[in-house]
Amino acid sequence: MWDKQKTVWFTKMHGAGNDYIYVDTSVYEISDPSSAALKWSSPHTGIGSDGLVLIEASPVADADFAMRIFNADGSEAMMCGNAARCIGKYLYDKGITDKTLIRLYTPSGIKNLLLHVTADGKVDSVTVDMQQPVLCNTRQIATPEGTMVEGIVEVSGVEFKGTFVSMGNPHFVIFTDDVLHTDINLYGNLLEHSPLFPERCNIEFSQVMKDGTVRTRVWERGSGITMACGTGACAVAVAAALTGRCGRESIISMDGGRLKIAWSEADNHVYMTGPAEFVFEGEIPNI
Ligand SMILES: N[C@H](CCC[C@H](N)C(=O)O)C(=O)O
Repeated sequence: MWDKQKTVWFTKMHGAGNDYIYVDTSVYEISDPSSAALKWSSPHTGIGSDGLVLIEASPVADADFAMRIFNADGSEAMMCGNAARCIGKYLYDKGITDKTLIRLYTPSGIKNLLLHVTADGKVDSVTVDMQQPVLCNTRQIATPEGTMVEGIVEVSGVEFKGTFVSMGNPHFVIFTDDVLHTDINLYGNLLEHSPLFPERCNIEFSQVMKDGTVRTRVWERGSGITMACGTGACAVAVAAALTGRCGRESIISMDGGRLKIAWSEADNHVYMTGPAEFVFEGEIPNI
């Protein structure tokens, strides 16, 4: 009989290509999730992922479940939009809940997940209330209208003008005319570690395309280039609206897929809608 604490049953899922290892901690105890994320995220000596997500019992009565997210470098983040959608699918498709409106406790507050279920009883997409964006002055410069919504960050002698938006985790959104030829490996890494971002930062490089979609590539704090970032897509949509590049609803087109974002005028909340997919399940020695 296997000692279930010596091995861990995990589920690999992705949201628009942003892939994580999911573990239900009501069944499996992960004593050191930071080290587990670091070890298991490796594509060569581990499972391979953008990080580790723990699905937990909620510590408060006002929520149904809880999540924690650890980046591939082992650092813990405050929120993960793509993982929130995947957790909704995980809980419903596995029969752990029959709710189609789930309240998910996260380190950055409780988020409502609205599950979209197909005729065959499976979740194909989820809308997450990502709550309100938080803007912060980072060496802001005045825009023509006088509103202070963009700032300059310099790295290696190159200045990047962008908008800082927190969705519970920090993002710096840079609009460019040629996003597909921007050296994200170089500048994403340098910007993540700029002294202007004391907690480091997720960096998005975006370009508004002729069809109105916002083509975006992401350098994630603690994980590097990812195929998509849910909180990042929300930050891009807010920055695009604030700087007059888009309206309050936009499609953010990322390497791994598209996310639909709506920034409500009524409640100032940001709503993100997108896919969630199972990839595979397996067992790995606990650490
Ligand atoms: N991929 C996640 C964001 C992870 C953020 C993490 N890299 C951080 O340190 O904030 C998402 O879909 O929102």
